[in-house]
Amino acid sequence: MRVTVVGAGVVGLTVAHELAAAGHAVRVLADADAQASTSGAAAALWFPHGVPHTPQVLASAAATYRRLVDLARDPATGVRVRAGTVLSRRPDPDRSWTSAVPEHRVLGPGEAPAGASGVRCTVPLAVTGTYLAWLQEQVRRRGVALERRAVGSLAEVEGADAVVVAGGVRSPALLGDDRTTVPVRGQVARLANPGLTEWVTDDDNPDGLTYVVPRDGDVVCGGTGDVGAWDRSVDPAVEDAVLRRVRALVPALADRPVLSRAVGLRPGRPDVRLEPVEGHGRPVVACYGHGGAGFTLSWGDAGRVVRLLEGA
Ligand SMILES: Cc1cc2nc3c(=O)[nH]c(=O)nc-3n(C[C@H](O)[C@H](O)[C@H](O)COP(=O)(O)OP(=O)(O)OC[C@H]3O[C@@H](n4cnc5c(N)ncnc54)[C@H](O)[C@@H]3O)c2cc1C
Repeated sequence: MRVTVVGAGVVGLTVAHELAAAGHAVRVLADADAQASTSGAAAALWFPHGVPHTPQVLASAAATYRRLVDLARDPATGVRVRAGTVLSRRPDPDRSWTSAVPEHRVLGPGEAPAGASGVRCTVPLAVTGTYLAWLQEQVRRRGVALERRAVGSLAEVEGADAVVVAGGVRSPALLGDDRTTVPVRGQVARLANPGLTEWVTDDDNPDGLTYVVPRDGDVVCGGTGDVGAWDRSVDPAVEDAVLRRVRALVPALADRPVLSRAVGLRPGRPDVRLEPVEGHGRPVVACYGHGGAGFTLSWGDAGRVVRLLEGA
């Protein structure tokens, strides 16, 4: 099949990779590359954040976990496997995600901050600059054409037997049948790494969403999750608050300078949309709405897209 993928974020590129690997002739259309999209702003830690933990999501997360761990064997991919801690402040935390993680253990008394419980586990993460560039190169090597262009409507997409819509938060504008997708704005500051390797997430921190994800030379510090906010400019007051929270959680970050900053719009949705969409005159598959888990679900969902199209 000649398949056009709209979107060159982590989802679109991974879908293009798997379609090309399955022998299809693939083209990607996008008006921004991965690094300039939401994907470039991500902490890119494996964790199904901001999506319901349905059996399908957990299966995709597990498949992606395995693929990323495999990729981490080559450091040039930008994928690292690191230990860290998922903190929770709820009396009955959802730990269904641990089914996908071979190495994990619940923290004992006194191991978590006061008022929190936690799970220590080992998961993959992607150094986004390196990983997204690597992924783009792999896609090119498989013969995929990457074209920089805005797509105003699916009718404009010529020369394709099938289309995959992987446009993140802007996907509904192309499909016209979804009023449930909203931006969930996330702002991060990347601090010079004082030598940390362990990550920590504290989603229910009473002062606000807090996470610390050390990569190679820097540490991604977040975060925010502002539902309905489209503004992609960095807010200095938000950054100050984020830095206060992460420094309280990880004192080693106290005097580390900010190396860079980013804002991304997570594609928020009640559930990931991965399904055929009728009414466009040819097979169209929607693959978006990955919330805070686009990296976490990418390989598993890309495999599903291939199976859906081949069954169409
Ligand atoms: C601060 C932050 C932290 C995060 N941390 C994590 C994490 O730790 N782990 C994790 O798994 N996920 C994380 N995420 C979520 C993750 O970044 C997203 O789920 C993911 O990037 C979505 O990828 P995508 O490819 O669907 O969309 P995007 O990256 O937004 O890419 C969309 C693509 O579609 C193109 N496009 C859209 N509409 C059109 C059009 N009409 N014409 C042409 N091109 C179009 C854009 O140009 C772009 O190429 C985080 C997000 C943020 C903001």
